[in-house]
Amino acid sequence: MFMLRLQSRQLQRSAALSNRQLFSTRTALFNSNKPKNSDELVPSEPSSTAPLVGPDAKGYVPKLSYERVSYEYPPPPKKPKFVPAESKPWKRHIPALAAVLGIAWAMYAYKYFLSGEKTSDEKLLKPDHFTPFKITYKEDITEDLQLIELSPNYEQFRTMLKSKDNSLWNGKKLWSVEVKQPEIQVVRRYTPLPMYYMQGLDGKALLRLLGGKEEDEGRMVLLVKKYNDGEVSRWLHRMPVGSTVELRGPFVGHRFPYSPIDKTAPMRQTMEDLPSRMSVEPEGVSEALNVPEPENIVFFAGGTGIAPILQSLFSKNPPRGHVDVHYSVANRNEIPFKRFLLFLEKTGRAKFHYHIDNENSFLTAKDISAPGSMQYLGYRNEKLSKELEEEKKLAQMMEQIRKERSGETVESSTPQEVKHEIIDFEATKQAEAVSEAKSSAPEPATAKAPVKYRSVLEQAAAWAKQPQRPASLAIVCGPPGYVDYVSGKRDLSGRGPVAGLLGQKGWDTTNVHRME
Ligand SMILES: Cc1cc2nc3c(=O)[nH]c(=O)nc-3n(C[C@H](O)[C@H](O)[C@H](O)COP(=O)(O)OP(=O)(O)OC[C@H]3O[C@@H](n4cnc5c(N)ncnc54)[C@H](O)[C@@H]3O)c2cc1C
Repeated sequence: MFMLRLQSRQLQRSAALSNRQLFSTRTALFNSNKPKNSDELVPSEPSSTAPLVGPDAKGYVPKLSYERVSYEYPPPPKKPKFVPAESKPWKRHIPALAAVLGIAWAMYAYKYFLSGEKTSDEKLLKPDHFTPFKITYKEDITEDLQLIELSPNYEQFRTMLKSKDNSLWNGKKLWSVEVKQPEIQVVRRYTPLPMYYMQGLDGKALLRLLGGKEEDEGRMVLLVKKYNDGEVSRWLHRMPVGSTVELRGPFVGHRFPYSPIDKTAPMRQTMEDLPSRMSVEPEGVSEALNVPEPENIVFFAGGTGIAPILQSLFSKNPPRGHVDVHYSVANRNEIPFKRFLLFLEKTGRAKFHYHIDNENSFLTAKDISAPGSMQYLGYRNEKLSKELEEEKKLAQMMEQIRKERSGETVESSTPQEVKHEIIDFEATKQAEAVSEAKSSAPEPATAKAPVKYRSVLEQAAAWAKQPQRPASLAIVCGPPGYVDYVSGKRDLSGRGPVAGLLGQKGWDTTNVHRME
């Protein structure tokens, strides 16, 4: 009890002491702002505590919000999000894609480097694109007739040689090129010949046949007749050696019909510059191989119209059958390539019949024989098939009109049905011929007749004495008037019934081909 009273008295005493201390601190604070004497300057600005204790002092008013200044460290940079590999599924196809690309590359490389198949850039000529050639030689045959040698540039020549089968020349088709006249932007067709010029021993230029030597490939010769009002022929005649001429092609004007002998027998030897370079030809090949004889051909040429048949006779794979050429010219000076025409005759490749206007030896009906029958009917002759189709359609239309007029019920087949019938007819003919050829065709094409002659000249002389089968194909080529005279006017499609000299002798659209 006594202890409790003592503690309370001590507490009262310490409370009184702290009140007195607080009062003296306050008084000291108030007094510290007062000047110590009257001479002392009083600071003009109010003291920091004055507004707190002055008469106008406002109480503490807490702000509703305040900005807290923080000195914390910024957060660490964000880590890239982890993406598992499986989330890009296309990546899984990369190996397969690489394999496909690898195979494609291997196929291209094989085609380009090993198989020797031509890409379009390796071809010397393109039908849709003009290729520049240089005029490397010119020879005047007459004032109006010129031979023009054209040569490809070095790059063209090199790319062409990359391909195994670099030759344009194939005797089974007759083709031409388009020459551009750049000043007036017009084109005209000309028939290239597989020939070139070389320097002879006497220093003079010597015309030769392309003999398969690589360095001569790509060269060609044009036989160009100048017409006084002709745009392109006059331009070609005045272009000097060294100038550039642009060509495109080849454009095939005629394809000789397929014959089984072309498949089974070795290719016929190409014509050479000198008959002594040619070897005796095997005889009796068709009988030995048991295939139909090759077709014999008769060719009618007026002026420069001689070029297509010469192209074929001078090319690789020339026609195998006997070739008769009826050649009409204004006078003897206009006959080009006389030496070569003589070689063709001497080697039995062709027989020339000249018809010279100023010697009054015109071509007449008595120079022409009736057509012989085709040796092989199964060939794919698009022209024949088209003509048959048109004839049959016409016959059906006539029949339909006749029935309509006479009041009969009309049962006509649709054009498609007509077409099918014709195709079937053609297919049957082909199938028959193919099976016939197959059943009789021997295994290898090694037929060789015993050699009876010492030279090709001796052999050709013997052939000339033998009677020939009449020709089963006629080709006409020359100026429009000449073509009309020999074979009748062509219609707008370039066909039309065969008339003229050939028509008189029984030739028709199935065995006559007319070229411009
Ligand atoms: C597939 C084919 C191959 C050809 N091959 C050759 C060839 O190897 N060599 C060759 O010289 N020509 C050839 N020609 C003809 C040649 O294409 C031109 O028609 C000929 O050179 C005339 O052309 P141009 O521009 O000089 O005359 P254009 O300006 O076409 O004609 C002007 C005038 O020339 C005369 N003329 C034109 N052409 C003949 C003609 N054929 N016969 C008679 N008068 C004519 C006419 O009076 C005509 O009005 C071929 C034609 C074709 C369709």
